[in-house]
Amino acid sequence: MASGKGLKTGCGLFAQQFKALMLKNLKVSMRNKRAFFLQVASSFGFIFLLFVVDQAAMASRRSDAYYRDVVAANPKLVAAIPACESSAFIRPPCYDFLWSDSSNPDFAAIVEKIMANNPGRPIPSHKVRGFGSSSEVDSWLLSNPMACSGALHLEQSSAGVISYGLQFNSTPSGVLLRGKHENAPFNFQLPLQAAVEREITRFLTGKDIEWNVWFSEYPHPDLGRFSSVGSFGPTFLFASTMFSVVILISKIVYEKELKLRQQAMSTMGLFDSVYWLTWLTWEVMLALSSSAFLIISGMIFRLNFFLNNSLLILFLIFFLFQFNMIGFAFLFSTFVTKLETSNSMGFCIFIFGSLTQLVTTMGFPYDPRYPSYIKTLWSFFPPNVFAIGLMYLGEGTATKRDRGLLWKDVSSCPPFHVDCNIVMAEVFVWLFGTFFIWFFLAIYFDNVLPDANGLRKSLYYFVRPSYWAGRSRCKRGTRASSSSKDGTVDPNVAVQLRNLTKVFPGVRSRGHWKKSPPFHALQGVSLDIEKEKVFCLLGHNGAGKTTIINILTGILPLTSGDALVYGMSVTNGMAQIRHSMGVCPQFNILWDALTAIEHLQIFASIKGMQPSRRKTECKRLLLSSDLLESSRGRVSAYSEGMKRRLSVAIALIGDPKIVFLDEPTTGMDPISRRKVWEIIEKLKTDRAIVLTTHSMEEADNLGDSIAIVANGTLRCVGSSIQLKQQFGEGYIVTCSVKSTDNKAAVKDFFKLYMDVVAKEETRSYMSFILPRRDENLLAVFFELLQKKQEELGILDIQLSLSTLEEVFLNILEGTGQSCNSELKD
Ligand SMILES: Nc1ncnc2c1ncn2[C@@H]1O[C@H](COP(=O)(O)OP(=O)(O)OP(=O)(O)O)[C@@H](O)[C@H]1O
Repeated sequence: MASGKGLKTGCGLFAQQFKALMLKNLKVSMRNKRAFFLQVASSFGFIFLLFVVDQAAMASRRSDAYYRDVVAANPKLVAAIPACESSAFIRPPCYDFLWSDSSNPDFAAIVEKIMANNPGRPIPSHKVRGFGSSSEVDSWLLSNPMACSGALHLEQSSAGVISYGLQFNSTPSGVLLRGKHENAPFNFQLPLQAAVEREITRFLTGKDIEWNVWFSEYPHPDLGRFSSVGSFGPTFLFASTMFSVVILISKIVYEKELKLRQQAMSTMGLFDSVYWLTWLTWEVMLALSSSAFLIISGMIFRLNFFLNNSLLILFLIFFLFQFNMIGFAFLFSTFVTKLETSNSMGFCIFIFGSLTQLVTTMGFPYDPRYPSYIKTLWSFFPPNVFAIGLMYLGEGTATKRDRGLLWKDVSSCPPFHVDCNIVMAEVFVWLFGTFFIWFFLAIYFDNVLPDANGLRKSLYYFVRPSYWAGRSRCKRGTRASSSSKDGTVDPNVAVQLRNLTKVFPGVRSRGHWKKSPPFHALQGVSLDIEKEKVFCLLGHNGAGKTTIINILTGILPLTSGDALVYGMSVTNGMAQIRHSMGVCPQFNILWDALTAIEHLQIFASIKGMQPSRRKTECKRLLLSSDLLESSRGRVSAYSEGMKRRLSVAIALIGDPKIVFLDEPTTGMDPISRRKVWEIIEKLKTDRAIVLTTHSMEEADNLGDSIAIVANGTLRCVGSSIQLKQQFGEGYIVTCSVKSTDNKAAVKDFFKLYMDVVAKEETRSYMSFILPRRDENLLAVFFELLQKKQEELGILDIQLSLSTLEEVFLNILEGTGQSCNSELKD
């Protein structure tokens, strides 16, 4: 086959395709700025939120000594017993304190004094409640939780000896509520204790003794441990990464849904490996920049997390997590076929991941209490190891004094988790290692799940020697034993179909468990397509035309029989065939964001065209398809006709020896259609063109040979004239008459000599169909008609064959006999 002249192959082609797809990604991203910005810079927004959380937490704790540096002792006089309403934790109606034993009059007197002498605020009697015994107090507290700050229990073991006991609500201690941190021992216990001691002493001594108690906190630094990034970072930064994941899944699914990958790029010869490698490289570049951006943002907001931890550790954890999620996105994209599903899938991953992260930060299962197999299983989900990594880094910078995690710490437990069972280095290994699991699973599922054409490989495709052998044979471009139906190679034949059969397996429709029976889309089609001719496939909807083209272009595998293109079988020579093939698919498969010239350049690169030829080739194609002027406009702004012309131009890249045009003029206005017809007419020199169409006019005008296909079988092949002669009803004679008065005489004449009646008539025209069986009478009849023309009042006589449409309908309706062999002149 004289094909692929000057086209790159092997590593050169690999590199060229890679470059073209990277440029495509760059251009599509640049024109979709919002998504691109979200992907790279969303982290800035999330860091800002973390900064706000950090500031809010600091503001609410500023009043508490625990979260402050206490530098020197600052003695304070023990204050009055507080009113219960002043406590953030005690609900009204409340008691300032309870007491027992109320039956003892001495104790009642002591309590009365405590209430009356409370400094600055005598306690009213309804705010204190007495009980008979301490057990009664306990049962009241049990049934009235948070209704009192504490209780006082007085006992007299012997005369002159009064003991007391205190109970207080320890709940508020160390708890932050409504921005308040209450310290029950200082706020409640000490004032009550000082008051009871004072009043017991006064009671026993009978003297009005002055009683002052001082206390002071010992000096300590800010002991509050809080890192907004360590606490909320896993969720926030996971959400930011999920933007990239959803955008990536959408981008892959977009190309899948529009069949840009399988039907457009693969038929041009795109290597699957280039496809995946390009996405990977592009996304890794985005992950690198977004990780750097994230760290810089954290430093701008002066978060300790970013200032004190090792930069290398920070960069690795953010980058490796995003890297891992790229593999995860690849894997999920293989299960999604519709663009709208990718968003909901991303949302589900986020919700699920946030919950498992929450559980992780609560200590499960990275604690020696849990068996190691649970830890292993848990670590397969990337957000979990990311959460534990961030938690370590957060705890390493929880206070101003913490020095953060240094690189030398990566292999040891962090200071606050001395009994940890995962170290930072393992977090990195998990994030890096599991990427490859997702990546290879993505490639596996990409092969075994049905693609846009319902095509899939066997579950064990990779262990079959034929898979590897087929690949290597393809690379060498083995020529299949090619011969025509009688076993000889015809040099004028471009395509040979031999008993071609395609069976689509049965499918389970929604709500039904039972599969539909297998569908025989092609049932033993045999035909030859000659070079330098336009071969038209005509057929009703669902006849099997696109299936024939899809088999010839390698999109679908055949079930049995064979299809040869220039002697190469599509079953094992597709790689070679692709170099000399151009395809215009039934639907426009284009990127909305790219221009016509960019499409041509990308596809020319994928096909392997040398850069030196690319510019002139693209210009030539734009000129011939009348798109030169609009070549720099985005395809989204093109009319349907312009898109169709661009699809035809793409099919013609690289001067292919065979061009498949699947309904190329669908949606075009008559002027554009004529233009495409001219292109096709000029094209056929030195190549074969296979065209499918529903337009009889198009088939009549362009088709050197027309094949009529119905229900997966070939009904007839021949030129337009041959088909009309054999399957048309006969000859159509149209007569225009001077006046309506002449019509009756003309009708009588046709009835008398040919025994036909008018099939159609208007005021001045009449048409008659003269059947083919009377072909031998035609010469004599026309001689007679011309002689009587004046007498019958006929102005003009026109003779034509039946229309192709009539032929087509006759064949489909079974009124015409079907021919299984090609018609001969
Ligand atoms: N992947 C598939 N799985 C199952 N059936 C399929 C698949 N692709 C095509 N078919 C069926 O095969 C038959 C032939 O389809 P094909 O697309 O080749 O028809 P066509 O002649 O090109 O029709 P049209 O003119 O409408 O494009 C149809 O009945 C179609 O439903």
